[in-house]
Amino acid sequence: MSKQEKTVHDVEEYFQERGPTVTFSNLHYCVQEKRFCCKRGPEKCILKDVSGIMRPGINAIMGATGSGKTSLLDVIAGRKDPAGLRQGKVLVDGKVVTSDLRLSSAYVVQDDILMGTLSVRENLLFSANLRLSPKHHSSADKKSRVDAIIQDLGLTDCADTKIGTEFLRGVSGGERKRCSIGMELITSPSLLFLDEPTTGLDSNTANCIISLLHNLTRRGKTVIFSIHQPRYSIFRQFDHLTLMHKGEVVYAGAADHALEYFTNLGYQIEPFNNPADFFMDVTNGEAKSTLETLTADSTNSLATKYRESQLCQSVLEELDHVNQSIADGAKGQNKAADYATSFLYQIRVVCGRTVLNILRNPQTSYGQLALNIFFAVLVGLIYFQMPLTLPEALQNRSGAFFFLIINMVFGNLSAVELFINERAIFIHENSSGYYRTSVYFLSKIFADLIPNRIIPIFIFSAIAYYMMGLNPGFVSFLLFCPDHVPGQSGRSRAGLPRLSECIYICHG
Ligand SMILES: Nc1ncnc2c1ncn2[C@@H]1O[C@H](COP(=O)(O)OP(=O)(O)OP(=O)(O)O)[C@@H](O)[C@H]1O
Repeated sequence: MSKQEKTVHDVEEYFQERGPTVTFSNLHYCVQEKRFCCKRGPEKCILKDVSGIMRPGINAIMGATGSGKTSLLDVIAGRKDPAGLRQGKVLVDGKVVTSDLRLSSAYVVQDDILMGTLSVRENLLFSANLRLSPKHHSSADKKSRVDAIIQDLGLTDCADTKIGTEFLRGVSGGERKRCSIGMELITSPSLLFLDEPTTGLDSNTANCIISLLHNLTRRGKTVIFSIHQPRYSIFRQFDHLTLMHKGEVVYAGAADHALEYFTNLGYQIEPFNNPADFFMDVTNGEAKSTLETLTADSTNSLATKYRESQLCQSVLEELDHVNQSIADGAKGQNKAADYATSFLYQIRVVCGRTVLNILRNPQTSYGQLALNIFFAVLVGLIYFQMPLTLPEALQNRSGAFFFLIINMVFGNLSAVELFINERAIFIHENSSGYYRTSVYFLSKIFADLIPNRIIPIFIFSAIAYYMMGLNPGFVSFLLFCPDHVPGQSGRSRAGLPRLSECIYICHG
């Protein structure tokens, strides 16, 4: 066996039977702050020399608000703009990862991003349909997997309840969170990232969610999440703890050794105090150390102390070994993940959801229709039964066509709102590998075009056309309609040079 083959073999052996292990070394992540719209402000380093190893089990990233927990989670999950990564690398199972990691792992975002008009079961089925390959999973298989997840997550009672929108009260916060986790568990990912899974939940629900994650890790999964300040029953389920302060690591190691580590640094926990609260007090500088070196500016020197500790040195040595093996030959072994389903299959599923969403949330369509009828009657009354004699015929028609076109253009600006409302859902689902970008936009166009654009335009045109007294022939009317569907022909929008043509069509 050559040296190179041996090294590759070593790396594989290192990670065998351990499940996915995430290693990251020397991460420096910076963002460019923006000033006054486009002027670039100073660069801000939000992660400074962050290194660590996260093995199968519960890996918690703890810290005060703004300490860089989410940034660290996003960088290791491949969800941050790679341009900001000034230094360092992230490896999964000893292989260099690219942003394709997002397709093979799962990420539960902090704000539950779910389609509110669909029920818990329908949301889970949507995820199953798009993320499980139809080649390997039949419809019945997907349904039974959804049923199993509903049962595992304790969602049986609300399985057929809608998630809820601003108009419709749906499931509770805890049930939403469990549904969000279920959406990601559908693919049985071996690596699961969660951004603050307990924020906004009562302590009991939070405990249930962490226990659920704990059970997953007992099946060999690697769970990595950020968390603010957990209660003790949650804290004691952590296997590994990374404590962050101002973008630096102040402790990374076994969660049950953290107390001993800080006690050795001269910090004393009060009787009956929650260790998680105590660690926050230490990092925030509210707890005082008896060590002289830490009393002056304890928060900054905590990161230095950690870097000098034996704990950090052994992590760095291990990372050196892994990184060296990568340099020697394990490069390029990371297979690019692909979408589980074909383009046409994605179009079918996403279109189906969009249509269902429009049918269950018809307010926008009703509003569009009412507005069109109102303006059609208004234009019809202003230009009621136009005369056929010149010059009035030409003047009235040019005025009427101007009104019609303005109404069409501004009436259809509401289409932009569709994308704004669902922006968060699209970004999350697209980056999690549910579907291609083009699929979302095409399905929106297909599903939105008929109920919200074409039908209202025909109703608008019919009312205004016949009230204005234009050519009553049906063929003339049909020729008039597409002229007013924005983006269809643009002939009327071209303006007066074509006006004679319009008058000819409408009056024969
Ligand atoms: N794109 C950005 N532009 C400017 N500053 C940023 C950007 N992203 C993160 N930051 C800053 O980096 C720091 C860490 O942010 P991050 O969201 O990682 O903190 P956090 O510990 O997750 O906080 P929280 O618990 O409140 O979510 C914060 O001070 C934040 O303002």
